[in-house]
Amino acid sequence: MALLPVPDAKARLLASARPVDGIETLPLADTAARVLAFDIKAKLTQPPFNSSAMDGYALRAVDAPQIGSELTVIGTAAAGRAFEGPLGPGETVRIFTGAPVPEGADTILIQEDAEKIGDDSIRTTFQVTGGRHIRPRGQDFAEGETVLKAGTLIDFSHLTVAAAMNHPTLPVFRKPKVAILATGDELIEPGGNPGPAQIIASNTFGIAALVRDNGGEVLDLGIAPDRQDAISAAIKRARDAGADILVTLGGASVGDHDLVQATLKASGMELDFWRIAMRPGKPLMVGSLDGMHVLGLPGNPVASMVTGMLFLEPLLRRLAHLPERRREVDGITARPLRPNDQRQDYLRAKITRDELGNLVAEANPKQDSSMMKIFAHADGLIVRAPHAPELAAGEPCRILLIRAFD
Ligand SMILES: Nc1nc2c(c(=O)[nH]1)N[C@H]1C(S)=C(S)[C@@H](COP(=O)(O)OP(=O)(O)OC[C@H]3O[C@@H](n4cnc5c(N)ncnc54)[C@H](O)[C@@H]3O)O[C@H]1N2
Ligand code: MOO
Repeated sequence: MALLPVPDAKARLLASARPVDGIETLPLADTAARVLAFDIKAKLTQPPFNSSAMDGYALRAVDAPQIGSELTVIGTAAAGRAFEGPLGPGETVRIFTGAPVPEGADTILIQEDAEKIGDDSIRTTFQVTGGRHIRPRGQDFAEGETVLKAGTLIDFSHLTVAAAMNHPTLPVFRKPKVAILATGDELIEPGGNPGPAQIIASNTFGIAALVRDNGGEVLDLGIAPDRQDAISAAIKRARDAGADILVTLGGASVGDHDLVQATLKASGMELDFWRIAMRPGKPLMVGSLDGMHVLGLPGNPVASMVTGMLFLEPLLRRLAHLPERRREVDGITARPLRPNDQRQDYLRAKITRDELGNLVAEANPKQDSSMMKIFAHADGLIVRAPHAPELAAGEPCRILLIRAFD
């Protein structure tokens, strides 16, 4: 079977991806980083009254036609405590920021521009103009106005306005559920004592973090040994739990112990494609099982993480109603690079910024897909297209960022 080019594989994967339609109503404080399911209208008007934007004096502009006008202070208005009653000619009310502007007043004189004369009078020391420092009722939003649109990825700014609109809860799309199954007789959980031929199952942790970072909920199915009955029991658990995506780790290649694909097929999976023209990540497998997406990621940890970024992330984001994350940027290579073969290559690289602002990527000389330390120390991956020609140091290249770089 010919290896599928990366863009074709991604297009096929996303063609079958439908955003989830389940909705849950959550307390406002729990909705950060969730996607709003409906338009949200204001339940009240803000501000609910004409309010003062400054500490000072509320008055009628006609009563202070020039600097030196004198007014009688007849009361106080503070935030949460209105002044009851109208303001008559020659009168003023001591007012504080956020307080309702008393009836009859049409401007605020800030206290720095007023001089106290006696206990209950002031003199203006600045020219008063009408309408100053008054926030009109409804200037922010009006009752019934749609302020937040369905599909908004809720952040701190949306939470603030939603609270101000008097919404104690918000309707959000449910998180897609991603079941993760590690496979392999050699694997044990971190914290255990590995036997002579054993290693720690590390991939689940990186993939689970990637899932959570992209709006998904994790169902950790643990480790299944290389036995069909154990793998099929785990597949059943994923289906029973209503997983939207099943991610298997390892056992994706062609060895005698690579049972994952055969077991999935025996459980009813329809294989969409298998084996991609990429390095690392060649054995990636994609299928579906009763509407559950199945992604078989290769066992080598770096291959797992790279295919996770390239395939699991966009699939999950599509299901979660999130926009695709753009990880690719332009940069230049710090080292000369060999001509490439038919597999799109993703070279682990350290990134720096040169004095012109270019991102400079220095590929690690070691690119073995089992080397987690090098991946963890890398900032990005230099993307080498199939059959890309040799590149000299300083020439442009594409970089896939592992994390935000500034
Ligand atoms: N004859 C061939 N052999 C291999 C091919 C091939 O095309 N022909 N492909 C190679 C490539 S490329 C990769 S990548 C690996 C991946 O194969 P599998 O997905 O079947 O992975 P395993 O054999 O199960 O494991 C590979 C490696 O990774 C370790 N591993 C597995 N799971 C985990 C985990 N959860 N956490 C940490 N490490 C894990 C495992 O112990 C192996 O060392 O196949 C090549 N072979
Ligand atoms: O995916 Mo394998 O890691 O290409 O070496």
